[in-house]
Amino acid sequence: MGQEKNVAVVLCAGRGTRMNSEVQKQYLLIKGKPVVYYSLIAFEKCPFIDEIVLVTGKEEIEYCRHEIIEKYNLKKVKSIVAGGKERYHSVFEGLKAIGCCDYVYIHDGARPFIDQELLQRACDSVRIHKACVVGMPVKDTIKISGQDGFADHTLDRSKLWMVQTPQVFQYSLVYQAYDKIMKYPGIQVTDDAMVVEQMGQAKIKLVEGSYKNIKITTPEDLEIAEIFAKDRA
Ligand SMILES: Nc1ccn([C@@H]2O[C@H](COP(=O)(O)OP(=O)(O)OP(=O)(O)O)[C@@H](O)[C@H]2O)c(=O)n1
Ligand SMILES: C[C@](O)(CO)[C@H](O)COP(=O)(O)O
Repeated sequence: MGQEKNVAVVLCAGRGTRMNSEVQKQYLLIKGKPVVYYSLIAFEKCPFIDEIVLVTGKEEIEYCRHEIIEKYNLKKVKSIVAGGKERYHSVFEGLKAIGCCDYVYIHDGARPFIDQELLQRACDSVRIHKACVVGMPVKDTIKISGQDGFADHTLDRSKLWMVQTPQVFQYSLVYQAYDKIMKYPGIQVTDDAMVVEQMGQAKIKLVEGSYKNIKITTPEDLEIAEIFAKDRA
């Protein structure tokens, strides 16, 4: 049996509309380093990740190459490719750039605080289940609103998870699911698990993530990020 090959696809091609900053949020600085640096260094240090594909905006490819990959000496980044209009378009560009591997770790560049223990849990799970996502049980009560702006009903919190990334899949499984979904332009999918749920042939295992694994989305997330980054190099 050949050696297992694992690739991380780090997504960095979003516009960051909700952050509303001059610089795209994935390049804003936390403790002096770009947000996406923290995701990349986590995969760089991870012993079972062999390569990284960075997906960014077409205009940011050279910036990423010189100001992030070369500057921080990130040896595992083998390709930098341009993303697409929606997150799932960017994911598909990343998957195509891989060519072939065993497992792919799809991760938001805007989630800087993954850790090695979380990656190990995802690795152990995907080897058994072929498809898994990290996440955490929700802490708040979640209500469905009616059309009139009043609460319609309350969901059973014991069954609710906040889903994070990385979302990890057997490469052939997720590639086929993405290839199929591309035939439905305009479809609404917000994570990779949804693509596999709708187009694939595997159940998605939920794996313990971390409450620190936040997505930098709105300005107040940056204040929290400065605190979480205190123990990061
Ligand atoms: N077309 C897109 C959209 C999103 N992403 C990436 O997917 C991750 C999660 O997306 P989100 O946080 O929603 O980022 P944006 O789409 O940039 O934010 P917004 O929805 O506020 O515009 C981010 O790392 C983002 O860069 C991407 O690579 N390509
Ligand atoms: C993939 C994701 O980060 C899981 O929580 C999330 O769904 C991305 O959604 P967004 O609308 O692109 O923020």
